[in-house]
Amino acid sequence: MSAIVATSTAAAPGAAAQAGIEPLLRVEHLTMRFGGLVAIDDVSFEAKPEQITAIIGPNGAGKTTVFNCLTGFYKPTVGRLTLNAPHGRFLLEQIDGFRIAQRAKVARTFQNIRLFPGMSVLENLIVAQHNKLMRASGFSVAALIGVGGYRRAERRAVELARHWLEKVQLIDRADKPAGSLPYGGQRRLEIARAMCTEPVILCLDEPAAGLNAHESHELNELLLWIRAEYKIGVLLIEHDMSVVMGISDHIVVLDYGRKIADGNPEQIRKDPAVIRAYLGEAEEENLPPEVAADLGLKK
Ligand SMILES: Nc1ncnc2c1ncn2[C@@H]1O[C@H](COP(=O)(O)OP(=O)(O)OP(=O)(O)O)[C@@H](O)[C@H]1O
Repeated sequence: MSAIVATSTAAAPGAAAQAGIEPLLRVEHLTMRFGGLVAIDDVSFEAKPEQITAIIGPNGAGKTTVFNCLTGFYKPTVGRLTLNAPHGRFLLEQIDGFRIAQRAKVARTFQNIRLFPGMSVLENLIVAQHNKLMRASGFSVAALIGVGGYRRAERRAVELARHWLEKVQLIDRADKPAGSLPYGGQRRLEIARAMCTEPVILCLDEPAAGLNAHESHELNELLLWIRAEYKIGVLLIEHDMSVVMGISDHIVVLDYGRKIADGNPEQIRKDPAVIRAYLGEAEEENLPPEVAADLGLKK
């Protein structure tokens, strides 16, 4: 990923520059109930454009449920989810779930990798551009007979896919089945697939899960580079504190479905409620060492 390193260090716009800027995403009073279970309880937060906003919290805190509400997998029980995209303002909770990716340009990856394992690496990125290609075909047989507009759209789709395969260092594996990639490669391919939809906000659900330290470092570089180069917002759910503390501009902490803290990494590190949430009733010794170190509890 060394090609990425050279351009990855550009900082996000500073706090002063960001002050007064309309948030890219505004979540207001989000509540999600499953029968008697309140998975998300009146959560509000904002994500600024060109920033990496992490959503962290212990297992079952409600992080993935927030993503599922934002991306249309769940219809929130209560709440307003406003996306102020360059191409318009969208109330996500009012859009049919299956239209959110295309209309509002919200892209996501999944905690459990969801690629098409039997399709080639390149084909996985072409499929991600299906909507664009269908529009170019005029929803007709144009795709079958390969008329001009469709041909051009198809060429552009392949170019974009190859561009992203180079960025995530998978271009040499373009023709191999996606399922044959090592785990880290599949994670990078998922990010490339999301980016092929040209999102305004990229939601990543535990992208570092299962990665070794070197791969996590490369992931950090990739995400910083995406933020700097494409000027999109990134929402990140992650348990790996080296990733969260290393690249986040802003962190929202959930516990039992409620927001317990909201601030920059320095503020979150010192927040007693966050430390308590991770410690629970247990002793400090029970905290995973990397979490303790990042929260400043242990050297
Ligand atoms: N479809 C569903 N039906 C019933 N309960 C659900 C559903 N989805 C999530 N939950 C519950 O909502 C709560 C929050 O789950 P969620 O997956 O959002 O947590 P999380 O913070 O992402 O956890 P983890 O870090 O373990 O992935 C959990 O108690 C979970 O069991």
